[in-house]
Amino acid sequence: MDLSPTSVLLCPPVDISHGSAGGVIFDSSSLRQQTTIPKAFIWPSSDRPAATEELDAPVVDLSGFFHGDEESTLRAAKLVANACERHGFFQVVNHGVSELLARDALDWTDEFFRLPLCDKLRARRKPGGVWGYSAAHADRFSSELPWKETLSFGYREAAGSERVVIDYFVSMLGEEFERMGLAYQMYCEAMKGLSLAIIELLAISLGVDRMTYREFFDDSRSIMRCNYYPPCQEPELTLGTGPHCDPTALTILQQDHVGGLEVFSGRAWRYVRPVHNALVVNIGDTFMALSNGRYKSCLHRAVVNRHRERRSLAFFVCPREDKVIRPPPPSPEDVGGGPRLYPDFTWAQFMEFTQRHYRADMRTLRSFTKWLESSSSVTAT
Ligand SMILES: C=C1C[C@]23C[C@H]1CC[C@H]2[C@]1(C)CCC[C@@](C)(C(=O)O)[C@H]1[C@@H]3C(=O)O
Ligand SMILES: O=C(O)CCC(=O)C(=O)O
Ligand SMILES: [Fe+2]
Repeated sequence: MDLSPTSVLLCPPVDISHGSAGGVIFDSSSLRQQTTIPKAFIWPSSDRPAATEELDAPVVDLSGFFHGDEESTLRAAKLVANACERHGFFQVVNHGVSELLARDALDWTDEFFRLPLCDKLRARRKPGGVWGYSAAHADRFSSELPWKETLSFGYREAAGSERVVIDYFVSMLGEEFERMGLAYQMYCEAMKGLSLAIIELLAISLGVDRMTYREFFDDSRSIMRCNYYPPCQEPELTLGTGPHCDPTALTILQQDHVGGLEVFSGRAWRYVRPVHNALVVNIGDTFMALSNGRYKSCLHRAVVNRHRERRSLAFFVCPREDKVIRPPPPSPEDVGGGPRLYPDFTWAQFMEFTQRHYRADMRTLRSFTKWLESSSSVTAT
């Protein structure tokens, strides 16, 4: 698994003075040598870790659904409906993603984040884009920095994109990273297949035709994000990922055994215990809009700890950029019920909002709605 020594170039000295957070660049190997954490990483006391209760969320067995067992499918759909109406979060087992493929993807995450900072910076996220390497988003934000490093890249199935992930790694980091790219290419292909199955189950749980959303997402675009959370000398003062709802439609997250994911439900933060071979699934803002608010976009965050690094792989499912997000034509049960809660929008508009105008948090969709209305009123005058 380890990259050949020649692949890890001897790095020229890295100029780390260009962070927007007053020159702080999150070089975890040096920051963790300090006894205290930089001020930019300290979050308001109201946001600091305090979860003492475990989240009550179902672990849904998908084997019956995959085998076409109607009774088992309806049982799974009921569990999903109840969870998504409450907090938008559940886990799945017997999901069909090979354990070896999943573990491989996590192991390659270690290989990437262990690279010297200068190698990782060769894949540095470009301003306004979401792809690339980011160290605590210190180039985007100047306070409440998350204690994490991330690597994000795109996945799509369109013709001619069979190597889209492999080509990204090779173009960003060099030929010696082809194997890493292949591991993630295969992982994304498996995640895409699982996402369509889960979307079909969501339709069944909403009482609409099972192909309704599946067709909408058949040509979906996805964002793959590798999260690396180093150990932190003051974990009680910071967060690995701040409180937020994913603006995307659906997230399938693989987490390692360390724990740190928390969901806000029943007026409290609740920790999510890692379940062996399970994958976390959470509803995002875009699917909440598609269900006209019936399914909740999951409010969640990640905390860090003093002694162990933590990794998670988030596969964010998004509609093709130009598709209009609006609830499907009313079914007998009328998916979300009541008046439209959100205006029509495209993922391209929402994505641009989160990357250029607004730091995604727990109010992103509401803020986006206001931004859309204000920008359309400006163009209308
Ligand atoms: C569309 C996206 C923006 C973020 C990555 C995807 C889905 C989740 C979003 C994010 C993780 C929510 C918390 C804040 C954020 C800035 C982060 O911590 O990474 C968000 C991502 C982003 O804007 O890069
Ligand atoms: O690492 C985790 O458990 C959560 C990460 C997350 O919510 C995200 O990347 O959107
Ligand atoms: Fe998230």
